[in-house]
Amino acid sequence: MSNKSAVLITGASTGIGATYADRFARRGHDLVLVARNEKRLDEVATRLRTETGVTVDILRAGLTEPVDLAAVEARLREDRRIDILINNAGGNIPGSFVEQNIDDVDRLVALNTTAVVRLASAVAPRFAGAGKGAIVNISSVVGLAPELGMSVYGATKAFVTFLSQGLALELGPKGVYVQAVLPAATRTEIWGHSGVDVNSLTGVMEVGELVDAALVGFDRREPVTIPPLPDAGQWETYQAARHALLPSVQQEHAAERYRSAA
Ligand SMILES: NC(=O)C1=CN([C@@H]2O[C@H](COP(=O)(O)OP(=O)(O)OC[C@H]3O[C@@H](n4cnc5c(N)ncnc54)[C@H](OP(=O)(O)O)[C@@H]3O)[C@@H](O)[C@H]2O)C=CC1
Ligand SMILES: CC(=O)[C@H](N)C(=O)O
Repeated sequence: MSNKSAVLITGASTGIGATYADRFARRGHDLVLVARNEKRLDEVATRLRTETGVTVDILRAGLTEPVDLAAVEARLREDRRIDILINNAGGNIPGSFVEQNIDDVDRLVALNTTAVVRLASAVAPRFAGAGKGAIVNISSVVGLAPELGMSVYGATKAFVTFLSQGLALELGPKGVYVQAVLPAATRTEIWGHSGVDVNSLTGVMEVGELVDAALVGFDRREPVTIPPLPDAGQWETYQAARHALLPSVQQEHAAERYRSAA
């Protein structure tokens, strides 16, 4: 087995994950590709082996299936070649909250949050012990916007962004880089799964451009990368407002505005 750096990418059979696989292969990294569709995984792996010469392993796994998820966790813990985790696999479901089937919601939450945190947990101790490694969590701008009406999906992405910022603070001093990537609408199959014709949308980014921009943020070791956002100052202002709020809420007594029943 080679001792080259390897990247484990979830959701690598298509879309953003398959594009990350292409880019990291062309950077010379070996790959471990994870998804449910083994045929598509094999097609991606075969193409990249041929085109780049890197070693590409595939690991078929449904990340909402505990046994499959545990197998991916074990690979992350045990394969010391893996020094980058791309926590990309994610989904969305159609409909409003009252229309959504709660079992579908449960699976969505499991994929977009539980799997993300469990896979990060599988590598964090090893990365921290080595004083190096990177965890890239694919969130979404939807996690900033309850107004978009995707309450459950957006909540899962708010979780991913918050988790990433927290892990960056915890693991950064130990030499581990954690990046949250927040795409906006990007041309992939997820829209079909969300009940939306992506061709009916405007302002849709091509997936190669999205991933290339996300990798610029990765190379800069940016904690939060928002490829479509032209002015980084808007994100910094948003963070500054959040930071300013925190001291105001550390109070012994309820705020005057809540003291009177009126
Ligand atoms: N496209 C967009 O507009 C945006 C996407 N994102 C996020 O980007 C990430 C990638 O999405 P995108 O590439 O667009 O979507 P796609 O639907 O194109 O790809 C999703 C990938 O995840 C895999 N996957 C889906 N469900 C499971 C599962 N249960 N277990 C294991 N793998 C699974 C799919 O493979 P398979 O079916 O073979 O399992 C596929 O490889 C997601 O986290 C998404 O939320 C964020 C913002 C915008
Ligand atoms: C809404 C979507 O499904 C898309 N993945 C997004 O995050 O914008």
